[in-house]
Amino acid sequence: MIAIIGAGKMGEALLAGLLATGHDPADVLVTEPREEHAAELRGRYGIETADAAEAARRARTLLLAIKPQDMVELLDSIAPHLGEGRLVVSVAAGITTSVLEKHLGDGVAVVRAMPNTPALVGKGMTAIAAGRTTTAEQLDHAERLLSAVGEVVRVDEKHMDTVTAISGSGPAYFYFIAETMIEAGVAMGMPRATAQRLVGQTITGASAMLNESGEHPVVLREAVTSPGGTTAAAVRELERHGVRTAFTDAIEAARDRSRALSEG
Ligand SMILES: NC(=O)C1=CN([C@@H]2O[C@H](COP(=O)(O)OP(=O)(O)OC[C@H]3O[C@@H](n4cnc5c(N)ncnc54)[C@H](O)[C@@H]3O)[C@@H](O)[C@H]2O)C=CC1
Ligand SMILES: O=C(O)[C@@H]1CCC=N1
Repeated sequence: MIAIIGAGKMGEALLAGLLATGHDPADVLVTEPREEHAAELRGRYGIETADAAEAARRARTLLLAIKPQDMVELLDSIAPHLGEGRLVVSVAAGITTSVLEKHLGDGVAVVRAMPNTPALVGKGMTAIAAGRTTTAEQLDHAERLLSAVGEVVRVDEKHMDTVTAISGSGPAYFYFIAETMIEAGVAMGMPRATAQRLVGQTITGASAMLNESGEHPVVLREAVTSPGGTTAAAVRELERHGVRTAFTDAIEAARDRSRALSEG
């Protein structure tokens, strides 16, 4: 049995993704203190809900998807209920494997994971890092579980704050760009639905080119940039407004915030 503790935006994306890829709802237990939301989840997914202590007693694998600020209290509350051989996977930004291990005690294997919300549609990107006592089989198990909702990459834990800043928060950056492009189209008089379709499919197409061609993005951008044309005019404006620096600073700010969350 798998328990998902905290079925907010990320926990529910993982829950929906796991069920959509064949996990039996009877093998998934959810802990969600907002009773109204818990009732919705039971109705929508046919899963059972229980408190965290019960989830810790019954599930062999626990996926923790609560806010980093609430994590230590939760770890201390479930530690006495976890039996031998349990695997605890935390998706919380900034919470290190050593914090997880310190509060869960010996005999509990931990994995720090950083997924993203496209997990909801099976297109997630998750990075994982093992704790001190996690076996290769347990890391494989975590990888298999998260592979159900997208791609998984193993990283050295020292890169996890960067992962958080790039792929964890990353979908928000693309939504920000999408929103801006759609509004620009609407401001030019285009119907909103048409603008949204153009932008959505352009992101899908650009993403497929990046992933499938193996080319550096600069090469792909050059192919779009006709001499003396429209793209050159647009990119000159992006550079003039410092968009490149804004993105670099934004990603550094996310990385620093992830680090700060680990300091409590
Ligand atoms: N939203 C995202 O794109 C991503 C979020 N994360 C991580 O996932 C975690 C959750 O983030 P969100 O889903 O965005 O937040 P959220 O606020 O939507 O979800 C948190 C959920 O935990 C529940 N909760 C609070 N205390 C609890 C407790 N003691 N036991 C069980 N459930 C409890 C809340 O009722 C809520 O449903 C965070 O640690 C975040 O760093 C990681 C990757 C991406
Ligand atoms: O904003 C956050 O803190 C979480 C972690 C990565 C994406 N969402």
